[in-house]
Amino acid sequence: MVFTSTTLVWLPIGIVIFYVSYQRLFHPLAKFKGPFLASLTGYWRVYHELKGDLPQTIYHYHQRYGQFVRVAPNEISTISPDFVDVVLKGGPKFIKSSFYDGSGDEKPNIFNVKNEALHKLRHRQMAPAFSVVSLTKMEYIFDRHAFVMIKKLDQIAKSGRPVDLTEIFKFFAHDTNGELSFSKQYHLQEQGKLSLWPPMNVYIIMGNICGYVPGLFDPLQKLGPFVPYLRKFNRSRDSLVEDAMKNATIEFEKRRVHNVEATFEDKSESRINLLTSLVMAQDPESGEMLDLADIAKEAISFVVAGSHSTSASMSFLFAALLRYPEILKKVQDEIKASMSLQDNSVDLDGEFLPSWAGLQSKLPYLSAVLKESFRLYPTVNQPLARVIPPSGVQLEQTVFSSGTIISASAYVVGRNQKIWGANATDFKPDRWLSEDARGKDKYLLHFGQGHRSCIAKNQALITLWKGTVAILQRFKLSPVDREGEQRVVGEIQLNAQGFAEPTEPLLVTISEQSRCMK
Ligand code: HEM
Repeated sequence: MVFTSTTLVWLPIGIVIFYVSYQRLFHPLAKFKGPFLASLTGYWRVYHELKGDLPQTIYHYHQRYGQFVRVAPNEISTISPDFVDVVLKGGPKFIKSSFYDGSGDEKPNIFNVKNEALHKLRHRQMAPAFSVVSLTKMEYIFDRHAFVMIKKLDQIAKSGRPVDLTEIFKFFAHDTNGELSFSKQYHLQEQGKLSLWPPMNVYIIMGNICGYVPGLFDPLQKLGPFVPYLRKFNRSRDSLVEDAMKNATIEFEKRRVHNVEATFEDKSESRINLLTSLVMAQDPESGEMLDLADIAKEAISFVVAGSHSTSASMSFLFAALLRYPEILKKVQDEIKASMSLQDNSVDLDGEFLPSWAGLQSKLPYLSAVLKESFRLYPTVNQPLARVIPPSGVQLEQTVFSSGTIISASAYVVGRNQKIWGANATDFKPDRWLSEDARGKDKYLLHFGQGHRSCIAKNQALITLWKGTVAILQRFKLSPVDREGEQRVVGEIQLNAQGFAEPTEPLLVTISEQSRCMK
């Protein structure tokens, strides 16, 4: 067939007109409002991902259009409480959407696997390692790194120079999570160089972009060697894969091939950690174990999912404490009034660190502050996206048919006035101490909800709580600007590229205070 030049001009124009008309007028989701470009292409979200304002933008559209906003040709974002009750807590019939294929993994891990039977098996194999009982036995790892952080802050306090707390938390969280997941000592805290921090967020950003535009992963891989950003991503991935394979092989040989028993009591470096737990993980029903490739793959997902998310959560918490000095004072007073030496039973080289047992219940006000920080400044704002099953589903008064993707972001749900009241956007920890808060925990989506929620929530909380209390027990923090002058901290803004973190560094000077302890 020969195309005339007129056909060559009009054919693409015709296809575009047809596509736009279909998406805007005839698509089953055409009746839902949202940004025009989002109804046509996933690149709308890619643009906002790279700009770092996707959750804020989606929130803005929810304020304008209400409960449901079309954020992609086949996806509706919602702030409806029903989403939590019906979809996230609705069990395996709501499978994860194609967004989770963004990492391009041939073999999925527990986080991105869509096959619910395989997820169930992995969860049964791995959940025991993340139980409080098991993590408490690994408490020495959390303590070791909290201890190094305290010593480092001691030195900084003596020097009088300002420090950016976001960096301190990055090193602390990655040293802790890296040892737990990879059996590896990263020593980032001692070396104190941000350049040594593995660029895990690049991993998340790439996963998001390829999740928003299905099918983009392979072409981007081909461009990899020519685009600096993609080269950085490939380097980051390769070094994580290398570390994971190396350490998983050592652990595998030791525990499975040579049957070296892992004990919690062992005082050597080979004591039990998450990697050991993965090697030993067994389905309680069938006895099935993970193979070496699976172990390495899961360990990588722990590092990618765990280090930046934990440090950024800690940064947001401290950003809020510094922004509201009266809340910071109340937290430090609570620690002083409630914590005794016995509660700080971990003694490392004369330094007492808070032990995990009962820590949250001893400090209800700090618990409330942390929840409020999770609510307004969640670090994981990726769409919790699920596919509507063949039976369809009703949310509020609206029926969604099979195959539609429905999603929510923690940031947007955390600001829904229908759930949190007229002062939803105000930082008010006291709301968690009132009767009104009863039953509202489930609408906090920073760790997700339901059977696909964060398997390592306890691990993240132990890191966060221990680090936070150890710092607040010892130091007085004063926010300063880049010149070292005292300053008042302004509104907290999120940079939501990949996992969100505060846009501003958390510069403070620190001085020692008498130990906040009874
Ligand atoms: C404060 C820190 C953390 C936050 C805010 C966080 C947040 C989340 C969220 C929101 C999900 C659900 C995602 C979804 O439904 O799409 C999730 C799942 C997951 N997280 Fe975390 N996470 C944190 C720390 C960690 C750590 C430390 C690890 C590993 C060591 C980890 C490993 C995982 C895994 C494996 C899943 C998938 C669970 C499943 O599907 O069964 N996370 N996390």
